[in-house]
Amino acid sequence: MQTFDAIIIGFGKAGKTLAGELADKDWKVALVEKDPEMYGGTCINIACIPTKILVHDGLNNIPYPDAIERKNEVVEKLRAKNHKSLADNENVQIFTAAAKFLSDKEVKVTGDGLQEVLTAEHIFINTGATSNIPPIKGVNKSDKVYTSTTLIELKKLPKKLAIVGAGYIGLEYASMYNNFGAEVTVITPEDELLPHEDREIVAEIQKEMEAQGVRFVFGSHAEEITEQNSDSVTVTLSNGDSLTANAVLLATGRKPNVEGLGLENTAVKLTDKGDIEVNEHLQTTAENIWAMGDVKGGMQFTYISLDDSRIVMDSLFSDGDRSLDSRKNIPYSVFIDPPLSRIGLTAKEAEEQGFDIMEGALPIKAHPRAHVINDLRGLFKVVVDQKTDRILGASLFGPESPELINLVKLAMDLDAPSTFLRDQIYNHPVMSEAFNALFDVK
Ligand SMILES: Cc1cc2nc3c(=O)[nH]c(=O)nc-3n(C[C@H](O)[C@H](O)[C@H](O)COP(=O)(O)OP(=O)(O)OC[C@H]3O[C@@H](n4cnc5c(N)ncnc54)[C@H](O)[C@@H]3O)c2cc1C
Ligand SMILES: NC(=O)c1ccc[n+]([C@@H]2O[C@H](COP(=O)([O-])OP(=O)(O)OC[C@H]3O[C@@H](n4cnc5c(N)ncnc54)[C@H](O)[C@@H]3O)[C@@H](O)[C@H]2O)c1
Repeated sequence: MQTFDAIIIGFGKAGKTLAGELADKDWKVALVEKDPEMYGGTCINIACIPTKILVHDGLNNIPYPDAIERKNEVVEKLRAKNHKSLADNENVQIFTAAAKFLSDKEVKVTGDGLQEVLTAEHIFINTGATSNIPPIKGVNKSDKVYTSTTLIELKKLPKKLAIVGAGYIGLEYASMYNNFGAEVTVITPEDELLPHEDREIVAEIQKEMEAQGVRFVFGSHAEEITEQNSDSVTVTLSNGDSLTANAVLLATGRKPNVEGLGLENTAVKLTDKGDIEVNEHLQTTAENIWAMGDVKGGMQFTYISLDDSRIVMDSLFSDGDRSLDSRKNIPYSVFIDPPLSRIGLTAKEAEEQGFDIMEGALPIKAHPRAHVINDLRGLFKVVVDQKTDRILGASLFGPESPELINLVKLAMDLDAPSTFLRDQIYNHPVMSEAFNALFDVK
């Protein structure tokens, strides 16, 4: 049995960051990753980075096979760089092996010819999440059914793509494959897109995606997938219709990676949803075990996982002021074309919470920068508290919004009045100067 100061299970954003930081404090760290193709975690290997490369290349008219090749090259480079940065650290030992708890302080690691028990006073779970496969008849019988991970391994563009689910992954992949020239149909059980977003913004998104050729089937489940021939499948829908496609993408949410982790041998409990239960400092129900990133539920973003590692560092080495309770104003972007970026409350949510609100709205075509970049699509909206003039939220559907939203976050974190962004001197002609007009709220 090998003894470490810390065992980290999973080479994700939080795990690798924490490994480096604990090593800097002279802790002896074991970092356990079950898949050598996953050094660096989900984001760089199969999620954020590869998908955003494909979004970028699709928008720049790069043929699909070339974009896939470039994506593979970048991913391999990043994976090797991530591995090297910790493998070269004398305080970190990487185990390429699956981890399974034997008790609160013992973890068995099993890999290529390796079987060993490790022990540590501190153990951190960062095992991420994996695609949820809904119980659609025939789903496991066809090799033309893909997840977000396996679809982007395809070297040839599927001519017709059916996507089940219209969440983040459904919409981003619809936009991305449509840009490469695939005929895309999105099937969703809901009656409308993005039910939690501002309705006017969603209407713009739907109008724009449909104008680009994406087809939506609302209020319907995929009930059965049947192989037609070596190249196509039929998807039978609950509304009685059916459609044929060369590939089906399941974009129906992600579930925490806890299977086979041996949590039954520990005091770690799961929530009703199956996530690892944590307190505001990310400590599980076992005193010496923490959970970080997607596996603990809540918002699933790389920057949340990174911030989880900060919370853990703060609770181990500082006053523990940084916690889930102190985390606020989390922005997010959906990388459709143009992108949607969001923070805080929509007008409806603000009113439901009892705020008297003022709103600002700016169609992108009213803004000089839009004419410079020859992209007039989109709508920006903001919500402000009438009583305090504080910014309650922003929905920015338009070019460059993933950068702009962080400016709004900064103002919200500083508790600045909306006039701060309205009356700011911005350079010209750039997208952020849209805030001069957008924050002229009524
Ligand atoms: C298609 C897609 C696109 C996305 N795009 C974005 C985006 O643009 N921006 C954004 O912020 N977020 C995005 N996300 C979300 C983001 O990728 C995740 O929130 C983030 O990667 C989660 O990281 P993590 O730290 O939880 O762990 P992960 O990076 O998931 O790492 C977990 C690691 O643990 C390993 N592991 C699992 N079980 C074991 C075990 N028993 N033993 C050893 N190792 C194990 C896994 O192999 C994996 O490498 C996207 C997600 C998907 C699926
Ligand atoms: N830009 C980004 O930051 C980004 C991009 C992609 C993914 N992600 C992360 O990955 C997570 C997972 O994304 P996702 O899109 O899979 O999940 P999601 O929860 O966003 O959406 C899942 C969708 O699938 C639908 N659905 C569920 N079961 C279904 C079924 N049986 N048939 C048809 N539809 C069904 C749901 O109604 C929902 O609309 C997101 O929560 C997000 O945090 C982030």
